[in-house]
Order: sequence, then structure tokens, then C-alpha cells
Amino acid sequence: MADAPIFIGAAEVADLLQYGALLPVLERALVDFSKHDGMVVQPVRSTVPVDKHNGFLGVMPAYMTESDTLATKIVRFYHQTAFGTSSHQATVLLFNPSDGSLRAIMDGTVITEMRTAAVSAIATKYLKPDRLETLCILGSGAQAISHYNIFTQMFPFKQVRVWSRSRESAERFAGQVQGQVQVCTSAREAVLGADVVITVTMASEPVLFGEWVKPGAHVNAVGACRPEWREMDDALMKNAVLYVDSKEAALMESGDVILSGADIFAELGEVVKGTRPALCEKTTLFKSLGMAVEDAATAKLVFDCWLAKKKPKL
Ligand SMILES: NC(=O)c1ccc[n+]([C@@H]2O[C@H](COP(=O)([O-])OP(=O)(O)OC[C@H]3O[C@@H](n4cnc5c(N)ncnc54)[C@H](O)[C@@H]3O)[C@@H](O)[C@H]2O)c1
Ligand SMILES: O=C(O)[C@@H]1CCCCN1
Repeated sequence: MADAPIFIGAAEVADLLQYGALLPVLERALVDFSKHDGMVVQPVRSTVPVDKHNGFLGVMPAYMTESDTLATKIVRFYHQTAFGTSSHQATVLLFNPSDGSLRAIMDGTVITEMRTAAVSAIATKYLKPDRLETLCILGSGAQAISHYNIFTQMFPFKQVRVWSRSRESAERFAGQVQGQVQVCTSAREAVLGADVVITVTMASEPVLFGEWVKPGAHVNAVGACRPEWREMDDALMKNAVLYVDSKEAALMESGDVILSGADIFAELGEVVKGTRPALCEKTTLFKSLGMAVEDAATAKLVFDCWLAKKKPKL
């Protein structure tokens, strides 16, 4: 009989997962996914609306042949949550691919926060403009914090600006992170002149407008994961060179892509592999929806780190 699965909670995942190890693992997952050679199996996520409670449940399975990784994430995202409950909660199940037995059940909320920010950072590493002085973050929740953390570690920004719907949450964000943040009173004020813009809101109508975005800037658009939701207007969608994580998912799930009719230039994995160019001199936009392979690769890394820690030292 197979061993009982282990459980790795949020605090232990946060302790085991380091961006230094995560970044190359994610680059590899993005490249493998974008080869589209049948070695990675990842259907577009199944999403169950929970209308009565203003939320969704998403199921995200993937199998990666080369690293022999089989996992699924189950994620729920709710617009209104009880006080103290975060809007996104996730669990990852990691299987033994050879016999299908369950190896680990682990918290997926920290995984989602860290892998999403790391993928935006990878997009920025490849698509960034020459000048990297000002970072703008629209939104002030969990993803705003994980993005702030990795972006200020990886890039030499001199100024970070944040805007949120309520000034109170933007100020709370500024108090939570290490380092200086300029709290802006409007999204426009935060965006004007920024070299890199990150949208991490739960908005369903545009909060970012093309006329504000500096020509040559890079945008990471992380929210608006439903076909009828927007974070950006048509002007930005049509004027920027559009990169996505998955073309198939973008055409099924992204309101910004579907409703604007913007053309997709490439997948991020193709840029990392070098088969499609990074047009850094132009205004670039990475539309992130989040992929199961990112969760599977991250969960395997967490599990391997857990095993290494448990192994008795000789
Ligand atoms: N692409 C991915 O891989 C990925 C992964 C996880 C989360 N997300 C998305 O990123 C976004 C942020 O997630 P989070 O975990 O930080 O959520 P969160 O609930 O912690 O924060 C959401 C933020 O959006 C703001 N907001 C809510 N409604 C808004 C509106 N109508 N207009 C402007 N701002 C609004 C809130 O004030 C808050 O600052 C969500 O859209 C989420 O679905 C994407
Ligand atoms: O990839 C993810 O994990 C998230 C789940 C919630 C909706 C957006 N994408």
C-alpha cells in the first residue's frame, strides 16, 4: 500500500520556498509548456461559478513528462469575503505519476502568491525597458505584496508607487512592505512616467488606460481572469505588444484579450526559449492568467525541499 500523503501547511511552504530556486524552475516550466510538443498536458482551467456567494472555484491539473510531475491545484476566489479571510485560497495535490498515489497535500495560497509574482518578474526580466527607475503597482492586496517583494529584490527601482481604491488599503500596504512607497491618490498619478506597471486588482472594468502609459514601458497585467472582466482599456491592449502565458487560455479566459480583439504576439515561454523576440523598445504587455504547470513545478520544488530537509544527515 502507498504511504499516506504528507501535509505541508502555509507557514512551512513559505519557509521552504525561495525565489532564487523558484525562478529557474518556472522559466523551465514556461519553456516546456510553450513547446506544445505533447510533453506537457495542461487543459484550460475548469471554473465553477458560486454565484450565491459571489465567487468561483477553479481546478487546475497538469502533467509534465520531462520532470515527471503530476499535480492539481484547487483554488477559490471570492469577491467579498468574511473579515480576515483572503479572497484567494488554494490547495495543491501532488501525485506519484507512476502509480497515481497522492504524495502530498500542500497549501497553495503561498504558492499562488509567489509563483505569480515570480512569473511577472520573469516577464519583466525579458521585456523590460532600458530605464528601470519607477515601478507602479495598482492594487494593494496579497499579489501586490508578493510582486513588491520580488520586484524590489530583482530590479533597481528608485521609486515605487502604489494606488488602491481606498487610500486606507494603499497606506496599509505601504506599512506592510520593507522600504519606501509613494501612496498615490489616483491610478493616473501612479502610472504617469512609470517604467513598469503591475495591475493586481479584482476590478472587472478598466483601471489602467493606454493614454497614461509611457511609450516603451512594460506592463504586467495579473487580474481580470474572466472573459467578461477588464483591467485595461482597448487603447492599451491594441497599442502594446501583447505577450501571454497561454494563448489558448487567453482566448478563453481574458476579457482584456477577447473583448479588445488585440492580437497576441507570443507566449512568454517562447521568449524565454528565444523562439520569439522580446520587443523591449516598444510598449510591452504581459497578460498573466496563471497556469497549472507553474503550480505543479512549484509544488514539486516544495516537496523536494521538504524531502531534503527531512533526510537524516550522515
Ligand atoms: N495571473 C495569475 O496567475 C493570478 C494569480 C493569483 C491572483 N490573480 C489575480 O490577481 C488579482 C489580485 O489578487 P490578490 O490575491 O492580490 O487579491 P486581493 O483580494 O488580496 O487584492 C485585490 C485588490 O484589488 C482591489 N480591488 C478590488 N476590486 C477592485 C475594483 N473594482 N477596482 C480596483 N481595485 C479593486 C482591492 O482593493 C485589493 O487591493 C485578482 O484579480 C486575482 O484573481 C492572478
Ligand atoms: O492562476 C491562479 O492561481 C489564479 C486563480 C484565480 C484566478 C486567476 N488565476
